[in-house]
Amino acid sequence: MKITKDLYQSSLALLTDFYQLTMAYAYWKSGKAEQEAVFNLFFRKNPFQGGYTIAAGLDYIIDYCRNFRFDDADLHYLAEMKNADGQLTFEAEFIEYLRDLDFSCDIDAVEEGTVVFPNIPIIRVKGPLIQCQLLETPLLNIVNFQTLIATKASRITLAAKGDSVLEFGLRRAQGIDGALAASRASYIGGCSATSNVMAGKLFGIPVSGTHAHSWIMSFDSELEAFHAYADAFPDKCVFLVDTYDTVNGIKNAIEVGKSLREKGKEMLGIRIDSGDLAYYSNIAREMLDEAGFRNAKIVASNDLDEQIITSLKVQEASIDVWGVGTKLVTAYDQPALGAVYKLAAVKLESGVWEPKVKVSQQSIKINIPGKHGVVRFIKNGKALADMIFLDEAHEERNAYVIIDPNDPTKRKKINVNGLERELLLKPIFRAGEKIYNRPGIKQIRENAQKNLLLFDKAHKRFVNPHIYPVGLEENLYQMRTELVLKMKNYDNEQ
Ligand SMILES: Nc1ncnc2c1ncn2[C@@H]1O[C@H](COP(=O)(O)OP(=O)(O)OP(=O)(O)O)[C@@H](O)[C@H]1O
Ligand SMILES: O=P(O)(O)OC[C@H]1O[C@H](OP(=O)(O)OP(=O)(O)O)[C@H](O)[C@@H]1O
Ligand SMILES: O=C(O)c1cccnc1
Repeated sequence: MKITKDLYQSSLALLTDFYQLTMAYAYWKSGKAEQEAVFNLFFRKNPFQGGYTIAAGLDYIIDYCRNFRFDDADLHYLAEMKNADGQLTFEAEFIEYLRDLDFSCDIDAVEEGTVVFPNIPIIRVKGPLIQCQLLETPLLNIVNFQTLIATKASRITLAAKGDSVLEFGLRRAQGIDGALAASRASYIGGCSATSNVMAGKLFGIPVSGTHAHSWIMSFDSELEAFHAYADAFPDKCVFLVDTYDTVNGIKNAIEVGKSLREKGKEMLGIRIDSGDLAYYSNIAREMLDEAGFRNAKIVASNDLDEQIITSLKVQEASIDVWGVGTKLVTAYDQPALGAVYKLAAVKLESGVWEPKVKVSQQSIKINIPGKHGVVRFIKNGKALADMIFLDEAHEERNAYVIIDPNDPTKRKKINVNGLERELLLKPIFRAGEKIYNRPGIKQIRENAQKNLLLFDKAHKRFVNPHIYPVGLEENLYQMRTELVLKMKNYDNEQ
């Protein structure tokens, strides 16, 4: 198998949970396959106990949907599949139905790099029930991971307060595809470059790096190793100084930096990868400045994350560039986002959309029924609140009351006079045709940076962040409450 972005452009229809296929078969059998439906993809809690999330993964989803088909090998596999009793799982006629299945859904989605919050539909799929259903697992697989990593990268780069963050995660990432997707999402979230060369080639992300301890260890002395590296890369030297003794390593880097300077070249800096990073970076800064290398950068690495970077900033460590691997690409402290994909409405024969709700003992798990839109209200460059509304029944008003979906006592009145409004869901596919022009990865990263500026720093702090208001428009809230009561058969209960 070719390990490239082409992976998403070949047939991946079987990259799904078996139950999606059994449901697809049963929808077909019961004549419901072509009934129109709407599904929403959303998450219930910001990851990392944070106050915001950065959406990512749409670009992969576009490729997945455009290439959605069962190829001959897939169909052969399904045609031969047997139940425990030895009977074929699927009828031959159903296999032929799958052969002719042509992606024809409408998809609306929040653009990559957009700041999003719990309950907002970040992807809305409308189309034949069978197609919407078959998309559940792959859409979740793609969005859950990339959104999680883009958010982690955003937190880490916010902690670095404008310093460059290099993503070094490939060796510790969750497999090959995990590594590639993580490099992409890390860049969207704010990293400046990746060490992953294939990610650079596939996605157009800047590639960067220093050298490893093995380089030093392969020579008789550290000084010799630094000289040899300087000969190979006179304009790109970042010397790793902690292989034997960090202070001595800094001295050696300075010595080689001086000889480079005699040749009209300048070392870029040093890297420290162990020990007390505040202590050694401050010593390094003093030594470098004293030797006339004020522009030499100090790179730090070693199991960094947003908490350690924040602490090192408080300690006034002299670190200019942060190399972050394991804890970024594995989303170490929260390995999954937990986004879900729920049926929200079906179209009746009469043409009327019927909202659907899943009732749960836990109110946080009750979905928001209906076909929605999301509007973000913005005042003087600051986002005030997001409102989820019933797309079909929406009327423009001068003021709205939005209601927290999990707590009806939490409400906010929004007077729209003087406010900017942004509709967050953008049209991506119409009847299976892509109508969205994909921005390049650099544009997505820039959009994410700009989008973050809309939000108060209170929502971005790591400890007990201030909760950004996301609410249901009153009519939607009312409809949902009535539907839940109806489905619980409340009137009949004694
Ligand atoms: N001044 C500091 N304040 C807070 N955390 C730090 C500081 N200096 C280093 N760390 C972090 O402490 C953790 C462990 O560092 P430690 O000094 O134990 O590693 P090390 O044993 O020197 O490195 P290695 O095991 O890679 O050789 C790392 O996550 C590192 O980023
Ligand atoms: O610490 P991370 O955030 O994952 O960043 C990547 C790490 O990978 C390299 O270490 P290496 O593989 O040589 O292992 P070691 O430094 O832990 O011995 C590098 O020196 C970083 O320490
Ligand atoms: O280039 C580096 O310094 C690097 C790359 C991968 C992992 N650790 C460090």
